[in-house]
Amino acid sequence: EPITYPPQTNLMLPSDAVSILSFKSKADLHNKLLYVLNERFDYCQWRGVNCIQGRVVRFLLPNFGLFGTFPANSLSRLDQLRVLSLHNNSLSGPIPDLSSLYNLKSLFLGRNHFSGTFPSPILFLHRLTSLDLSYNELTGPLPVNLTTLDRLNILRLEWNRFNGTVPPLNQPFLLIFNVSGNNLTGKIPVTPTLSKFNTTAFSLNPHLCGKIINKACTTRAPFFGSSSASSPAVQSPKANSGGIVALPPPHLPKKKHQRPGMVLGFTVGIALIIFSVLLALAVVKKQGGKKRVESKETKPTTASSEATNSKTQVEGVSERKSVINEIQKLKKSGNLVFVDGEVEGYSLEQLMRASAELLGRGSMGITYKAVIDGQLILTVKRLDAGKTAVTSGEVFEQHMDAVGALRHPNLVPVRAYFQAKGERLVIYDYQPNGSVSNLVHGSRSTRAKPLHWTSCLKIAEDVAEGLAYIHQASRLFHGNLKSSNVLLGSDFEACLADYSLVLLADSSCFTEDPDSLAYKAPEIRKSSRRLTPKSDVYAFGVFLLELLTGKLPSRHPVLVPRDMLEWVRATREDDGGEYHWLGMLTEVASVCSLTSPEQRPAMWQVLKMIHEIKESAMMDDSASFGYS
Ligand SMILES: Nc1ncnc2c1ncn2[C@@H]1O[C@H](COP(=O)(O)OP(=O)(O)OP(=O)(O)O)[C@@H](O)[C@H]1O
Repeated sequence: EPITYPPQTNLMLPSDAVSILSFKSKADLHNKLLYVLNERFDYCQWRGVNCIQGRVVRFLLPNFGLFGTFPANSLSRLDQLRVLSLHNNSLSGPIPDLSSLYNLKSLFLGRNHFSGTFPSPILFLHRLTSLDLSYNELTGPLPVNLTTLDRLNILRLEWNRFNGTVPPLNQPFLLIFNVSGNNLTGKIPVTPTLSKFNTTAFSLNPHLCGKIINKACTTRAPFFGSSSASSPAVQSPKANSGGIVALPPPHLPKKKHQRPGMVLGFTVGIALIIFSVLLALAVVKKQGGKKRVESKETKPTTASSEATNSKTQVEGVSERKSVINEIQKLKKSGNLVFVDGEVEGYSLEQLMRASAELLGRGSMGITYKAVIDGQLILTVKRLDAGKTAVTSGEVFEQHMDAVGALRHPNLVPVRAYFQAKGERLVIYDYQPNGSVSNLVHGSRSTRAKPLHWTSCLKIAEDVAEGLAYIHQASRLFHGNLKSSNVLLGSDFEACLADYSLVLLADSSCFTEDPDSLAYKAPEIRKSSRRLTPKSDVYAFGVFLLELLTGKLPSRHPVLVPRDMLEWVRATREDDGGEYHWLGMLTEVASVCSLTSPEQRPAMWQVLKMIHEIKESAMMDDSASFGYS
């Protein structure tokens, strides 16, 4: 006979199973959880339950339609529990004492009907990194000793009925924080931690005031009520500028990227011409530890042989002519430089004989795919001479040496570079599976469907890994993160291309399309000279929203973070099981795209948040990882 809920008092049952069944007996009055125990350890297979060595470490029941109360002493014996999520159910009554769950790291109780005061026993859970009590009916003050939870990354208390003052929070790693939509009063303490957040984190608390929200605190005579009451809300435009900044409508001319299949016919030979000329120019000469190949001038050979009457071919011919003209200007002393530590896997002659195909034109120049001896495939980026003219030859060389020294599984490696008067080439590995832009937006004729959220998470993690590496391993940054610069490698891993190239260019020469512009942080819209790692973080936020919604960045609306999730959901056909995870990923995107660079997290912190989401998600039955 299977033992089913409600549990019989059975001393032979493992205590974790008893805990869960006793939770279910009060919290699942509509019997949504079909928990049956045939064998002793069956409970580890129950939906939402994850065990290590027979002990429950994760109990994840977001969006399960649970209706009832959270009974006291039900889950309190799950002392190995790391993550508890009851997010977005219909649980009511008080939150019980959970202080015995001393291993708990993440507690998600948001979007229920919990009432009563702040559950103070939580303050004993000193390992807690994420606490979400938002959208409940909790009342009373926030405990001052919330500060003792010093590992908190996420603290969400918005849309309850908390009153009293904001505690002087000082957790160094607090990245997501929100107390909006309560009834908090008085001056917000100006701690370094709280100063990182903008007005949206505190909004809709009519009696809050202070420097952080640009609202003066006025002292009133005591008989008028609370001494912490404040003057009417007068906020500076800056104070209202949290979240994504308004973007121009998409009416500017769009940069055209020609797709490989379309250009194959007329572009084979363009890069061949470059290389053929360079081959004739080249005389191999090694300098120091680097392999430098000197070139000398010769005439192009194959340029005129392919001319035909078709329009595309006419375009191809005129392009070839300009290529030839420019190449003829090359100085005889041009050098091909293999970046430090790079083993020469092919000879210059082989490279010069490579067949080539146009991949596209970007803001910095033209990109070709080159195939050496029908085997080795490389990507050659020919930089626009005018745009990089601001960078001297010496600076170009130093910069490319630094960029070429970066090596990471999520970066497309630079193998070599070349410069001679008026001509600069950068040689990368070729990435065979297209870009994330292709993956998300597909061909223009088909309506884009957003990726499965687990694919978004995987790509976001890869990109965050690559960016965090650049920021930590060097004093460089990407400067031009966008979905066409995130390429898919042979295992569909996401790899960053074009990193740190934009720093070589005169940004005033760029005529950027609305989508490229939308990735730019507000502080760098006018000048790329002010690029910082935080502008990469901003672009990452926009990129993450693009992944989640399948919408081009120029189409992202201006929203306060609170409304962002609703917009993200509206763009997707919600399968019901992804709400919780979408919410967490949208939070990351929101915090990255804050207007003020100081308020944005550093890339390593973003990566940490993504790892935590992944860690929780891996344990959730409903999450299957892979591309959809
Ligand atoms: N190493 C590579 N492997 C495969 N495809 C690549 C590689 N580098 C670039 N591409 C593809 O070539 C095309 C042109 O790239 P390019 O970098 O010139 O322009 P972009 O990325 O659209 O704009 P920007 O110059 O502003 O970065 C893009 O579709 C890009 O995805």
